Amino acid sequence: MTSKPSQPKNAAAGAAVPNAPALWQQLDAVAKALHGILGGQSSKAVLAQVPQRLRPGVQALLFQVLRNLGRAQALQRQLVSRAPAPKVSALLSTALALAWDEAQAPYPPFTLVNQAVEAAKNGAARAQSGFINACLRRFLRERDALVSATDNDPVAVWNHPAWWIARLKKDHPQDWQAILAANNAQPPMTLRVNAQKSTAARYQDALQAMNLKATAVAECGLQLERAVPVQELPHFEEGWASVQDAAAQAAAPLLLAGLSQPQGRPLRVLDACAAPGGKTAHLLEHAAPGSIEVTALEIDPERARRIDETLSRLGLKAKVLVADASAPKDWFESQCAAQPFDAILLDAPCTASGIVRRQPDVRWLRRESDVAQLAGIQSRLLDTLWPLLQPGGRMVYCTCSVFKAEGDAQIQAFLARNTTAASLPAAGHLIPGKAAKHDSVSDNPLGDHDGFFYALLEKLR
Ligand SMILES: C[S@@+](CC[C@H](N)C(=O)[O-])C[C@H]1O[C@@H](n2cnc3c(N)ncnc32)[C@H](O)[C@@H]1O
Repeated sequence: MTSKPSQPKNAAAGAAVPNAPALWQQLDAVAKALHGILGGQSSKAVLAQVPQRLRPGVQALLFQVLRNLGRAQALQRQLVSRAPAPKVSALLSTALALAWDEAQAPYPPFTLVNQAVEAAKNGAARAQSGFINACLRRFLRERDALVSATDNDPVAVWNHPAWWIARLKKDHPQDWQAILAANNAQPPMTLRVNAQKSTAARYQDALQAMNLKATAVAECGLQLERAVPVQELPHFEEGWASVQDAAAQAAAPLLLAGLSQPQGRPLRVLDACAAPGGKTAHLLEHAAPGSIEVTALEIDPERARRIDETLSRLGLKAKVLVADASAPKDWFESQCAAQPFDAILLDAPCTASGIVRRQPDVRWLRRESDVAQLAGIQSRLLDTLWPLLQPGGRMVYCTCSVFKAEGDAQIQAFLARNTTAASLPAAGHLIPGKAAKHDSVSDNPLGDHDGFFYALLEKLR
């Protein structure tokens, strides 16, 4: 067994953890995690099984593997004539994904190969360690030729499933390459400053005093130059700021901008799919204290608890209900006295195809049939919640998806079958990564943001 290897050459890969365990142990854990993901588990679930001391390094390496998995699998197909056992395949893919491009590799490729062989000898693939060694040595010898032989395979080039690439080409003929490139990049850490406690400018100064540089994005957001643990943020526990992508920060201002508080009562707002409560909190931070009351629905009781935690840290209050938004008979009369809402935020469950850069496993977990299935759920939620809106009231429909079936096409179909709905200006499909100015969303550019879709609908009187 070799001892601990030298420090990673690419610290951005995150493996430079003080007293880091041997690299082969990390590669072994990454391969096991990848095996779990290819078996249908989420990266969150597989990482939860990794021992705490290995987790930060393993997560960074796993995310890099997931961003290079199409290339690794194409290389593997050239190196082996018959598909190896899934555990062997996962270890080979791990090594190839990390080592195929020397410029991005977190360690020198020969170190990665040595340590992957060490992982094979010490782990579940012991019987095949000679085979793994032979494959990876050949890869080192013939790397350039093997890599260029995969350059015509779009899955290898873009590291997304073929159906996903084809759908993006159809949905976004101008932007599909920019979307795929953004999906493979590291996202920035972006904060939303709690307007009830501070301002973006004051919080920026507080960050600066701690040597943390940030630029203003969206209405009250700050994009950090480097990511830090939240515990290091000034007054985080006292609720001065939250972590939230700039695109997600567009929801609350879009919904509330054109509405005023009715005479003698607060504005009644429904956040229909609310956990973990990021947008619920933003609605409450954005409005003048006491001017709105928010009912936050969440179908999953565990996730609903996270709304309570979010609001309690930020010093905010909403009526949080564990309920199915698509079954108002269970809650609208009993919990809301059947009083229609002035505003509804429908941040609907979706494929999450816009936040792939933050969740690089999503592209490998989704099936193409999921898009139509989720679009069906979204359309039912739209139809069920629309009657609960006052005439003159407004609804924001949004998803963190770039697929048109969950965005533009969904809303066009809703408008075509619903004569009481009018569409007002909104951002539409936001392309991930692009620094763009969206006048209908905010005065500041959104900076480097996730992919999202926004529609604003008004109910005709
Ligand atoms: C996109 S997430 C919401 C994110 C949230 N708005 C935020 O900004 O923090 C969608 C949420 O809707 C919940 N959900 C899915 N179907 C639902 C339903 N029928 N009724 C209520 N909540 C639902 C999911 O459990 C998930 O927590």
